[in-house]
Amino acid sequence: MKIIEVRDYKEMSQKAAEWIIHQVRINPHSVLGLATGGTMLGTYAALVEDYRNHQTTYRHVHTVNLDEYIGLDGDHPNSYRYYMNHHFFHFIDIPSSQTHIPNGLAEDVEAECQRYEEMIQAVGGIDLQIVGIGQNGHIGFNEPGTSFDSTTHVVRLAESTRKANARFFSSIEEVPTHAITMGIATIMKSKQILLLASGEEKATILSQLLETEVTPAIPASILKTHDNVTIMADQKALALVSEEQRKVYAQ
Ligand SMILES: N[C@@H]1[C@@H](O)[C@H](O)[C@@H](COP(=O)(O)O)O[C@@H]1O
Repeated sequence: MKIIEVRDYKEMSQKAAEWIIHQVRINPHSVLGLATGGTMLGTYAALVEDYRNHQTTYRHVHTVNLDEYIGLDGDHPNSYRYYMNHHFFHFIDIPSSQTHIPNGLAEDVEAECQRYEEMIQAVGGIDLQIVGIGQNGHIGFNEPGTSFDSTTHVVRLAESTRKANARFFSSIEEVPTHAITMGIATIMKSKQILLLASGEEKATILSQLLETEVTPAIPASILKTHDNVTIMADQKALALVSEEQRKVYAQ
């Protein structure tokens, strides 16, 4: 695991976008694993800007998103399908049939999880997975305690996660209680993983992540066992990481 320290949110977003553009240019048929949340907004804005200026094509790319709330349809402004369409997909040339997000309205959610897992392998597996990190160490919606062997599955969201995400809804009651998420084993199969973190609200979890042994109590800690993971984080997010730890993870 390597750490790249950047100044601030803007620089993180720009550099993360460059990383994705590079991936798409070296392999126009890339499978990109994508994430949502506040962390990713600047990255998508930078990708849209690049598309306007340089027409980087996504015609042959497949995207697979980490997760989706159960009970929200794609037209609901808080669904992750809506988020992806309105921040990214609608502004680039990717065919919508190549943008994959779990169906939060599926009648049989277990079958939907299995379909999603099989689809990821059928499109060739994830070349580059972008992940954010929850303040409790979750990746995707894999909350603390999730098995490292988990594949795509239904989760009950931790109250702390619902609270953290309530800022996007008009009240916490409206935040869904369940979601479908890629599992930890699904994420770990990606060839390359880029974890983005920005701001002081991520400082505690980042220092815990770097200090801790690999433990299900901090789901993101499993990333330490993957051979191609980079954390790109800004100064505020890295503020509590010791000099010693920075040296361990220096590139
Ligand atoms: N399911 C998402 C995660 O994929 C995201 O990475 C994380 C951090 O969100 P934010 O970037 O808004 O801090 O929490 C959400 O609950």
